[in-house]
Amino acid sequence: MENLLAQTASCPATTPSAAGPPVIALRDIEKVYQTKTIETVALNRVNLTINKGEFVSIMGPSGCGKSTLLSIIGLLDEPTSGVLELDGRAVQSYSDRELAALRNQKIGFVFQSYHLINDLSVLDNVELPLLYRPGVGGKERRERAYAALDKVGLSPRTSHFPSQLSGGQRQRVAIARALAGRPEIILADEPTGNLDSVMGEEILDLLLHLNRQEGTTIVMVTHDEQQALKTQRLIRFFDGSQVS
Ligand SMILES: Nc1ncnc2c1ncn2[C@@H]1O[C@H](COP(=O)(O)OP(=O)(O)OP(=O)(O)O)[C@@H](O)[C@H]1O
Repeated sequence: MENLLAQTASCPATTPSAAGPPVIALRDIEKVYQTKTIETVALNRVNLTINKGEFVSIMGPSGCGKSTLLSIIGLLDEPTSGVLELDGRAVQSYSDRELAALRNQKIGFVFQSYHLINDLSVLDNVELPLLYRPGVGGKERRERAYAALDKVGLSPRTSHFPSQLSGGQRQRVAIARALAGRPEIILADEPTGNLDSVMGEEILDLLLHLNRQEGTTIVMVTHDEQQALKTQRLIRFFDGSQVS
């Protein structure tokens, strides 16, 4: 298994064109949160298509709907109206069982605060989501976890606990956890937000390699314009709408 980090120096400066078919399409997506006192339009008729193999950044001020967008694409939340299509098929037409499979198998999440379990070793953290994957036995689970940790350069640290790792290493564990599921799409919500600039660069390089070498489609929310400019497409949001 290739270590993606080890290849940083030979990484081409340009990204290939994203010629793949649409893998994510939002059509007139609206999300309204209603509480007792206030109605918030978090997403206001968003239309957006992301092709297979693209690396897209989402930027915009706090509260403009970025995390809501990722939650809807990742099937963690439902839009109030509009249609989300994955692989050209409206998710409303999937059965609950199919949706659960999509959520578990097609999509990997990476969060700003890593979401690791402190009482579990690095290896066990990476294996954990595979426990719920039908057809993946203990041996395959372990092999996939080792392979994913190797990819992110953490093979020597499989028996460490999260508290024994730096922030950048913790985020690499979180990325390995997503990779072990072999997702076609990675949704990353400010993956470098808790990291200093050096570690942030390292994590972005890892995601760039993953996109270029394995063709993983990546949607990344970020507040860092320099990082966003290194991805293939930068989409800006303001007040629940796409502005560019
Ligand atoms: N569960 C909820 N209930 C009510 N309002 C919500 C809920 N989740 C989000 N909102 C509101 O929806 C809007 C969009 O929130 P969202 O978290 O998507 O923004 P964001 O762009 O990701 O912000 P940030 O950059 O600060 O993380 C905000 O006004 C927020 O207060």
